[in-house]
Amino acid sequence: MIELDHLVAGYGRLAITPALCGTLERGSMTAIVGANGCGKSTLLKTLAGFLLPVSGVLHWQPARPTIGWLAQRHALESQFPVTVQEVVSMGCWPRVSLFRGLNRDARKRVAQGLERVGLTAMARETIDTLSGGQFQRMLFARVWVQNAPLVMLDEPFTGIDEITSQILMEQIVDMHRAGQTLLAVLHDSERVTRYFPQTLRLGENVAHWGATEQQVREKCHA
Ligand SMILES: Nc1ncnc2c1ncn2[C@@H]1O[C@H](COP(=O)(O)OP(=O)(O)OP(=O)(O)O)[C@@H](O)[C@H]1O
Repeated sequence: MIELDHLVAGYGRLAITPALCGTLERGSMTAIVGANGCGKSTLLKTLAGFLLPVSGVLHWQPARPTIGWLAQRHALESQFPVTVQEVVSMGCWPRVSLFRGLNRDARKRVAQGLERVGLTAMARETIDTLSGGQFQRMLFARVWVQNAPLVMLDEPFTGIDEITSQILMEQIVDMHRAGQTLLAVLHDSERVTRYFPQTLRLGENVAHWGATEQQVREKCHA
């Protein structure tokens, strides 16, 4: 799906990551891990197209698909006067007409998305009433409704309790099972080992990219 050809992510001319070579296969599920400040989010934003590469090239095969993006909580204005259902419905854009509104299938998918994350009862609440965990559930429902071929998640479990994290992890696994390609920045190594078949570990001057199992073995022997 994406081939990285000596890709260096950073800001302007400032390189943050080492040069990365490799392929993100269609249908894969990859965790990006590494120490604080090593450039995980910077790399994700570069792959999503929010930042230009410092050097190197990204090749999309066949073409850049729609990307489902789950930003950290602060990126969405939680005082904005919209309801939970309206935010989740945004996952249907641009497939439905803004003027005609949601058709029956789209409304059904929005309802399913809300149910998956346990927010059905809160559908008509405005988002300023949500707790941090409920807010994150809502963003997951939106990404699930969107059903994009490629989904990128930046630290989706930060500040989220274990029960909610597990519910959200199940949504990620289901999206992977449905054939979507998943790429997530994560800190929890247990979750990475348990659920993510592929890992991209960023170090200061070098990156290791491959089967998670292999990387855990190599780390243990280091
Ligand atoms: N707009 C920017 N301009 C210049 N440098 C930046 C900018 N944003 C972030 N950085 C720097 O880039 C480096 C990598 O930041 P990034 O957020 O990608 O790291 P991270 O691995 O995701 O960290 P964490 O695990 O703490 O979330 C940091 O040193 C950070 O200070």
